[in-house]
Amino acid sequence: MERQGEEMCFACGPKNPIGLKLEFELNDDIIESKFTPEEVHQGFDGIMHGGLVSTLLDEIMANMLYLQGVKAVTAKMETKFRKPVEIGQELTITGWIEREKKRTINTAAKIINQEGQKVAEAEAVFMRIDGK
Ligand SMILES: CCCCCCCCCC(=O)SCCNC(=O)CCNC(=O)[C@H](O)C(C)(C)COP(=O)(O)OP(=O)(O)OC[C@H]1O[C@@H](n2cnc3c(N)ncnc32)[C@H](O)[C@@H]1OP(=O)(O)O
Repeated sequence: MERQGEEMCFACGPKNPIGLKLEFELNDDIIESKFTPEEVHQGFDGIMHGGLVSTLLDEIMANMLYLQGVKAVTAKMETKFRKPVEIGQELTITGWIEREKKRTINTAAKIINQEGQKVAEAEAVFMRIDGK
């Protein structure tokens, strides 16, 4: 099978037919994306699946580093699910860097719903895989 690399990323790949197709806006050190969950993204009726909520948070932090040319993978991540994420409501996902060490980068992210409520947040440790 022909490999299509980044274009097949489940969260951001434009060619992944079942992907979330996220797009990003990076301004200085803050990254933002918008996503509206549909019925296919639900777990309990009318509520977005928590694993996919975590995916949004993981991806925003990963892409913030990727778009700045940092090669790193998620090594550890903690998600707090603050409120049920309703299907059909546009979400604003934001990510930023908390601190950096030689090998690790601590990041954070949050998701705000249409009513301005924080529905989920995460903290993560990314580890550089570029040998720096
Ligand atoms: C288009 C593309 C756009 C971007 C797409 C992004 C996709 C979304 C982002 C992801 O989800 S990435 C996929 C999920 N993550 C992974 O698959 C990572 C899997 N894990 C690894 O590859 C390795 O475990 C890792 C590179 C993280 C570390 O392996 P190493 O062999 O370099 O670590 P090593 O065992 O030598 O440990 C070095 C230090 O790091 C620490 N460490 C290792 N793994 C850790 C871990 N997981 N969490 C915290 N600390 C960790 C370890 O304790 C040790 O600390 P000390 O030096 O103090 O002893």
